[in-house]
Amino acid sequence: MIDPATSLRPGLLADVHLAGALSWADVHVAQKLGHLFGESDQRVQLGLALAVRALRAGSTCLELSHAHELSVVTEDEADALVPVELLPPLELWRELLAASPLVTLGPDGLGQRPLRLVGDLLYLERYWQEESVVAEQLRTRRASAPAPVSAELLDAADRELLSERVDADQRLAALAPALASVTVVAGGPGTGKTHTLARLLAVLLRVLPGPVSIALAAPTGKAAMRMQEALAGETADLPADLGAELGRLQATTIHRLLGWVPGGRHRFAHHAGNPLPHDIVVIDETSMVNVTLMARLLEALRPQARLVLVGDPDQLAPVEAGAVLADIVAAPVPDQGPAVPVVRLRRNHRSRAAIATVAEAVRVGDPDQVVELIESGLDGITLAGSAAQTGLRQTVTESGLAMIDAARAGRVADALAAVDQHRLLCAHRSGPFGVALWSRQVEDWLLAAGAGFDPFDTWYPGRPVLVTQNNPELGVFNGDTGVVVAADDGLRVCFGRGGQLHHDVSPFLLDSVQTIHAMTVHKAQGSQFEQVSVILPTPDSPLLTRQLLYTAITRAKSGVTLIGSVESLRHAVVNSAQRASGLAGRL
Ligand SMILES: Nc1ncnc2c1ncn2[C@@H]1O[C@H](COP(=O)(O)OP(=O)(O)OP(=O)(O)O)[C@@H](O)[C@H]1O
Repeated sequence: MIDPATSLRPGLLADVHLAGALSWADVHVAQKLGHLFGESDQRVQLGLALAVRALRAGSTCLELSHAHELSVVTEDEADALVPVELLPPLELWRELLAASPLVTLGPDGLGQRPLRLVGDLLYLERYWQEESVVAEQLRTRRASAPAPVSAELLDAADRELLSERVDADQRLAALAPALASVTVVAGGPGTGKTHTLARLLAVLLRVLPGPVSIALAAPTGKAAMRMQEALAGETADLPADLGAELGRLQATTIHRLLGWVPGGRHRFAHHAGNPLPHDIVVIDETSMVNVTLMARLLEALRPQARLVLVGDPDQLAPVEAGAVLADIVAAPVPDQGPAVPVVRLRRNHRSRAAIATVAEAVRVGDPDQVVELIESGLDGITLAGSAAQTGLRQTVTESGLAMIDAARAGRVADALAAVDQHRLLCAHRSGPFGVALWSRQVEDWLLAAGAGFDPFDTWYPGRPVLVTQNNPELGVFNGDTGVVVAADDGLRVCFGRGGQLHHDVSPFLLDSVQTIHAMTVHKAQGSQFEQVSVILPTPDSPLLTRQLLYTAITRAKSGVTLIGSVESLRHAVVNSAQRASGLAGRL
């Protein structure tokens, strides 16, 4: 017998599935829940299927009026858009959804149904609840000022700690958390977020009655490790007592901070009933935190705790649903009460000025300015129609050969320096603009230049690798890059920090690695290189977005070569990756 809940019956869902815009799993969930809740109208089931699909696109809800624009873009490819002619007329669709037993209508009440319709936004109930927690927590926290601090102490800390090597935005950011329960410090790479964080914490240590307990956390193990090291590196010009205290802090993942409990009623040991003990909680790389994890974090803070969210809202958003940091930054000023203080650090203290200027024009979405700046012949950033018109072959051959020579001779520091000298970045993994093809191309160029390695040999000196899985016991994390180097006792994979060897591992213990003659922009997020070359796909690629271009350009310290057409460049600047969420409007 055919199960009516799970077979793909002819009709609207089947048509949208066949158009390539719904996966079988989306359809299956919609049919199954439709059956359970007594909703047989496929137009309503389509809303449910598209809300499930929206989650995969990183949106916490489906915007009904934009349903035809919703595309699921992964690191690799994008699936088809819903053909407009298959969507029900908007007003009718809303009416059908509002009257459906699958749907709770409006923002109030505890939903017992799988969907909730609030204005134009259709949520899966669970994500409505998560977003509600985040919105309520942030509203409550921003309205409740923390215990007052002494104005004299704050003034003294300002003079002692913020009078040198601190720009005006950084000073504002460093003082804000003394007066607010939640503060956002937003800025692109090199704008001094960590530099400011060290001073911000130093100010708090001076003005709060001690002892003060501080938690540092980040969404991934790699980001936590970076945060701890970068913060320790920023303490040198602080007074010795503060430098020592900050240097002792350990960063951890948000999951570990909250105390992951497999299978328990609460997924985490810390929650509203058993809050975190800390006075100050700092989250780095907040742009990578999804709405569910943010909800758990906010619930687990003591009411008196100060929360500092640090990150770059313009980078690529988390893989899972929600772009909480971008939503907080985009939130309108509330009618009543204070807003969450958002301090944006604008001056890039690390990259060459030209790169920082173009990145800023990309960030604000001005294609004319981006093209004009690049065509004016700025030092450090160029656009070329094809790889042949650039020095790409020469650059990758020179840096690849330098890396192989150093690796064969066991010169670890030189090999590590060569790894971070230049990186070829692609939007796609496969296809003509993808990592697979370009990585092969680089290997061919290296072999033609006499590099003399066997491309079928997995481990050879000078092979640059990317770790794709966390392995804390070995001290390696998803996203770490290293290079294979010949040592007295065989090959070692060496990982550096700041150009120095940090640790090395036997290649035979690492089973999840990729060769990175080329890598995706997604994977490069969080890393910086001296020079980058970026393969821009054609304008019809859904991966070509402002966030991707911004992330790619800001990986470079001293040189960026964009390879693609002016049309691709313009398209990227204009095409902002939108995620549907009601959070900004609810803050
Ligand atoms: N006001 C300043 N004066 C002088 N140097 C500064 C200033 N602000 C930051 N720097 C330096 O600029 C560099 C980049 O700063 P920092 O690492 O804090 O940036 P970031 O925003 O955390 O970067 P990323 O996001 O890439 O980690 C550091 O070497 C830092 O010491």
